[in-house]
Amino acid sequence: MPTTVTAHVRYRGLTSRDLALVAVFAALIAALSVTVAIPIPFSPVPITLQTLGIMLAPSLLGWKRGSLAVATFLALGLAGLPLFAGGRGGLAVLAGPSAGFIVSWIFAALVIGLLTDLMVRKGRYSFWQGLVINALGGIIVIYAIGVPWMAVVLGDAVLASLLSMAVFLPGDIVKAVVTAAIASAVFRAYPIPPAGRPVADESADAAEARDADTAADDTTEDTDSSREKKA
Ligand SMILES: O=C(O)CCCC[C@@H]1SC[C@@H]2NC(=O)N[C@@H]21
Repeated sequence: MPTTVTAHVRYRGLTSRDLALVAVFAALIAALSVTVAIPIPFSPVPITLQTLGIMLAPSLLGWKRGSLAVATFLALGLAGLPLFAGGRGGLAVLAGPSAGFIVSWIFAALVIGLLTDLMVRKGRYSFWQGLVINALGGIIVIYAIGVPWMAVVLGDAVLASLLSMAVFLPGDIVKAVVTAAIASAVFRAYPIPPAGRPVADESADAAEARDADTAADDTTEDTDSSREKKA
């Protein structure tokens, strides 16, 4: 009798629901981007809610859909829609002091999405691990690219770095906490299904079990034929 062969499920591609989620989160990032831009006296880069959207998308949707949402938002803004802080848009933003931050968002989404996927695959979304992941991707990665870029444009590395840290950090820490809180609540109440269509994928265990079945069937056949010979 054949042993039950367990098949692992892998997810491939993107469903129409995935594309809808990507569009919704790209719109959310845009809404957060255009609604709040608090100017800072000594910095040309404002305090914004953009990084809340950049952290939320990959935390809730995973790396694939989260990065796609961020990429969609960036593509629309760079194509000319007035989606960046202060209603700016177009390729000209890449020559400004906030360009490094804008470019960094795609890397932030990848880091947050990949690490969150890893955590969730191991069991559940943990608030504290999520907070560390958001801080790593949403603060360290973004500052590592955005601050030196701003420093080069402003021509004063030390001033730019210190101003950015002092002015942006408290708000960005709050955004990382809010994102981890929202994500842990969402994963508990309504776990968002993984991206893509489920595809059966035989693991090495399953293949081994099938080989064992085949070997067992061969033995049975041998026994049957020897019985026939004896008869
Ligand atoms: O011009 C833009 O639209 C980009 C503005 C970038 C703002 C950066 S993102 C990280 C840091 N935190 C903030 O609140 N503002 C800066």
